Amino acid sequence: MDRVQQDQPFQFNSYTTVFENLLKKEKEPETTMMFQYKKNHPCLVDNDQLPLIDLSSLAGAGSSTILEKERCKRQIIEASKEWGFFQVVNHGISNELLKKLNVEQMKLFRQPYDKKSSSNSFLSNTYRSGTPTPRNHFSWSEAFHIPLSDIRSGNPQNTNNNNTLRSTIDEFAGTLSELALKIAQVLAENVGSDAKGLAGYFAENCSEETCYLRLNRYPPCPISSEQVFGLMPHTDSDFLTILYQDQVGGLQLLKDGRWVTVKPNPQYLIINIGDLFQAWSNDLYKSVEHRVMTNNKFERFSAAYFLCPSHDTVIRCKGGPPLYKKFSFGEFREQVQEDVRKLGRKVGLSRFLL
Ligand SMILES: O=C(O)CCC(=O)C(=O)O
Ligand SMILES: [Fe+2]
Repeated sequence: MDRVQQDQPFQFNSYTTVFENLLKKEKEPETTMMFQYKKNHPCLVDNDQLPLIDLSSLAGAGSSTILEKERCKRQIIEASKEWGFFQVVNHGISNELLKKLNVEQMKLFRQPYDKKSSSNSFLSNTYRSGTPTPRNHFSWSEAFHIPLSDIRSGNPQNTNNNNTLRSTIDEFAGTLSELALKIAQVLAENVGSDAKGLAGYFAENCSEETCYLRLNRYPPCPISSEQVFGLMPHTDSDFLTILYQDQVGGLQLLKDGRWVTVKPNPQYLIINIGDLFQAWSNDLYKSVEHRVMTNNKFERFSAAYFLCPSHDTVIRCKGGPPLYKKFSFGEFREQVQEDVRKLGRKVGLSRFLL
């Protein structure tokens, strides 16, 4: 999630401008740095091993046995330790809703730039394009980064033009927030704290005011995928993320020093561990780097839900001698932003190691 750039809006008025900017930057050292980065992890594998977990027993379906539920929890825990990423089916979101979301997302992004960037609906000020870093790396993508509270409580006066979109993403985000809390609870219980207290921790600290939904579009990209990413490699600065991607593909994650392609299946959701859960679990669960590759033929859409706490929420390591000093989410965000400003990249959790 940490497209920290969102704090400093960047004005591209079309992808032609983006393209021209990229060509101008081509000889700058930062671009060379990006090539280096790619060379450092050259082995790309298509992997069918990424765990796929059936969540029907967790959804509390009456017919599931305790044994099935325990098995499902175990799979979630193992995948979070081993991969930091997993796919899920029977997640509680119907195929109809996913298709509707896709259609609404297309309509939204296909509006003219001026309309997208100056939307006066519940989406106002949520549009980002080019997502540049201070050193002018940028991602070949555009996004709406929307606080949940804006979707859910949307001022009725402002929602007139976008009612179907709003109700669709409201339903989507509502189901995902329940799912995110369930997964967080499973992961947290395993670290050894009492279940009741934990339910309170996530529900109290992660609210509609603090969680986000991001709608992404990756336009077809005329520049070689060696030169620009759809989304730069990053880890997410939240507890966990739930992602829906369409059939185009392009998402890759880093596993044992190799980039692994996540094969798209529009019926699955993808869940990944964020930095906060890695610190909270004292490195038991892994927040792994991921990125999106560009595609020269097809546009791609995805939607991500970020389980984030309020800025004053304190993250303390659980289970064993702590690896990290305790920090608030606000301190973490500030550190990330400072690093991006000064170094051109997120340093992340290692800043808080003891
Ligand atoms: O679009 C994707 O597949 C990934 C999006 C992502 O990683 C993010 O928004 O943080
Ligand atoms: Fe991400």
